[in-house]
Amino acid sequence: MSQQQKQDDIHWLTGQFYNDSKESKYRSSIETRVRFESRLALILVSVVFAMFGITDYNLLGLTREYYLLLTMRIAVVSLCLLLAVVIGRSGSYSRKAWLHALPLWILATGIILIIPLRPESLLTQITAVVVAIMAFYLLIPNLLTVAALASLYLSVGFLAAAVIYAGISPTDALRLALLLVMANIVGYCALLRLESLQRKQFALLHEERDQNRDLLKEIKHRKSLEAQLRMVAERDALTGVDSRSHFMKRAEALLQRAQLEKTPFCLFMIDVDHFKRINDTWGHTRGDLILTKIAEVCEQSLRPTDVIGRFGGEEFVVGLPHTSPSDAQAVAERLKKNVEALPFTDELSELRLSVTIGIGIAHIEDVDLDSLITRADEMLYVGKREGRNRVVMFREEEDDTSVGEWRNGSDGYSR
Ligand SMILES: Nc1nc2c(ncn2[C@@H]2O[C@H](COP(=O)(O)OP(=O)(O)OP(=O)(O)O)[C@@H](O)[C@H]2O)c(=O)[nH]1
Repeated sequence: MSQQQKQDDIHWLTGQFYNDSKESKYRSSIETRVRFESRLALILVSVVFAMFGITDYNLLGLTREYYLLLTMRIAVVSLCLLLAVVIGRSGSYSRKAWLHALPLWILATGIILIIPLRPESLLTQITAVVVAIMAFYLLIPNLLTVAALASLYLSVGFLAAAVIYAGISPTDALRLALLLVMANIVGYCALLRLESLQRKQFALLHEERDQNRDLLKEIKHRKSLEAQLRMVAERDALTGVDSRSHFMKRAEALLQRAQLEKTPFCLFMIDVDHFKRINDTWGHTRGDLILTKIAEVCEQSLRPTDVIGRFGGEEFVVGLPHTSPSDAQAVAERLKKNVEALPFTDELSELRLSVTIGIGIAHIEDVDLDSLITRADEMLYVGKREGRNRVVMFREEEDDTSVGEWRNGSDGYSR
């Protein structure tokens, strides 16, 4: 049996949860409803009990017994109404079961006291007692144990009063006892069933709530995992710029849009010069730091609409939508200068950093991203061959040969 099932087990005799904390949770959950229903039921019962004063008058007239009965009825009704107010304000099954029991014991005492004052009305009172027992179990909200004890007190007290004051024969006393036992059994079983069913419903509701909470937790966890996975797939772990595959996806979309809208699109291939030497001189850890700084500078030198990715090793790639060749040239020059100006301290203060940038420009519709990258890469290669630390641009519309025109950003060199 699971832990949850054990917690939800219900006592076969009291109809309450075996588990104390579950039971107190259940009682707290019904507290407001119990207060309201108890108040209403007590008002109703008080009105009915008071109305029997009319039959007292019819039977007794204005006799001493009548006044005694009237006083008793007024006392019982006043106490019940007072308790209805108190229970309505601060009644609680969990902490003040005695407060809920009190009206039942007062009513029971009132009903028992009728017999010594009106013994001849025993037959009518038997019906009233059976109705009262049912009301104790089913009308006035109470714990089964509380209702059972009060009903038992009423039954025994009434039987004793009937024997002592109404002088019924032993056979009639036995009949009456059987009737009262029957009424108690029926009331007890009905309330036991009701109590168990309500608690089972409560347990089911809570189980469902717990499952929903676990499900929500699981969804949150999965979403965070998904976000982490996406991050790993989309971001370069060292520099934080786009991974190569993610860059390709974004740049592809931007290029297609540019072709659709017939706007210019440029692409940079940026390569750190002599990076092997940097690694060899300052070590790979500092090499990594330098790559991170370069990525940061690149991002700062670009517009938010540009996309930047790490293409591999010490090579970065940038896609610039809505950028004319002259603007691209200016951006690349600025970026190159910003890298050169990167401030390094301590051991790295000797470091002279530079990058070579190859630019590919797409003006015509059928150029695809791979060809654009190849052309930018070719320009990068030209730049490296020509001495590094420069910007070299490829112009598509002037591409009559396989290489096309290229220019050195520093001296305006063209082929
Ligand atoms: N620290 C570090 N080094 C890397 C990383 N990825 C690649 N490299 C190194 O970058 C260096 C690239 O060297 P090369 O391709 O010979 O180029 P280079 O030395 O920059 O020379 P040029 O590009 O011709 O100017 C290699 O030594 C790689 O080991 C990285 O993530 N971190």
